[in-house]
Amino acid sequence: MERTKALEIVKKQLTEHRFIHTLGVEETSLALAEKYGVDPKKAETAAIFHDYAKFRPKEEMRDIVRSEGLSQELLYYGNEVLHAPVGAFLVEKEVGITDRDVLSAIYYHTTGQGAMTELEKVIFLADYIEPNRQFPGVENVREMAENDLDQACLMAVKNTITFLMKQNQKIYPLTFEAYNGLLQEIKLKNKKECTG
Ligand SMILES: Nc1ncnc2c1ncn2[C@@H]1O[C@H](COP(=O)(O)OP(=O)(O)O)[C@@H](O)[C@H]1O
Repeated sequence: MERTKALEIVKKQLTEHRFIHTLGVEETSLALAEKYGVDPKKAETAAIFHDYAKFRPKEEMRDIVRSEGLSQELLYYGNEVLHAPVGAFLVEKEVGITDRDVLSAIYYHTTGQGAMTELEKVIFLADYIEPNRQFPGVENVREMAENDLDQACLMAVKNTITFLMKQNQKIYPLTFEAYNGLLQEIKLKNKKECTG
C-alpha cells in the first residue's frame, strides 16, 4: 500500500500524540531495516499500522480475542497486551493487508515472542526507542541498537520484565520466551564467532 494512503487510514484511528509516535516508529524502523538488512517496505507498513487498534474499546478487543480464535490467555493479562494481536487481526480484516510477515510484526510488537524474525525485532525495538520515547535507560538501548539488534532487543525485553515486576503487574509469558530466544541466539552467534 502507498505510504500516504496508509498514513491517512491510520491517522483516523489514533490521537495526535499516538500518530506522532507512529511516525517516530516508522523513521526508526526504516533506519534499523537498512542497518540490519530487513525489507524496508515491510518495515514501513508494519510500523505505520502497529498501533492501529490502540484506541479500540477494551470490550471490543476482548470480544475479538474470544470470537476470532486468538490465544484466550490474552484475556488474563493487562489490556496493554491486547492491542497488538487484535491490531494484526483488524489490519487484515479492515485494511486488507495480508502479508504474514507484516501482520506478525504487528502481532508481537508489544510482547515479542520466542523465535523472533528480523522484521519482528525491528518493529519491537523501534517501538521501544523511537525518538519521542523518554524513560530511564532508553538511551542505552538506542546506543546498543546502533551495533547489535539482538542485544538491543534483549535489553528492551529485560527492562520491560523488570518494569512490570516493580509494578507488581502480571507478565504475559511470550516476553519470557522472547528473553530466552534472544539469549539463545546471542549465545549461538558468539559461539560461531569463536569457532570461526
Ligand atoms: N509481557 C507483558 N505483559 C504485560 N504487559 C506488558 C508485557 N510486555 C509489555 N507490556 C506493557 O505494555 C506496555 C507497552 O506496550 P507497547 O505496545 O510498547 O506500547 P505502545 O502501544 O505505546 O507502542 C507497557 O506498559 C508494557 O509494560
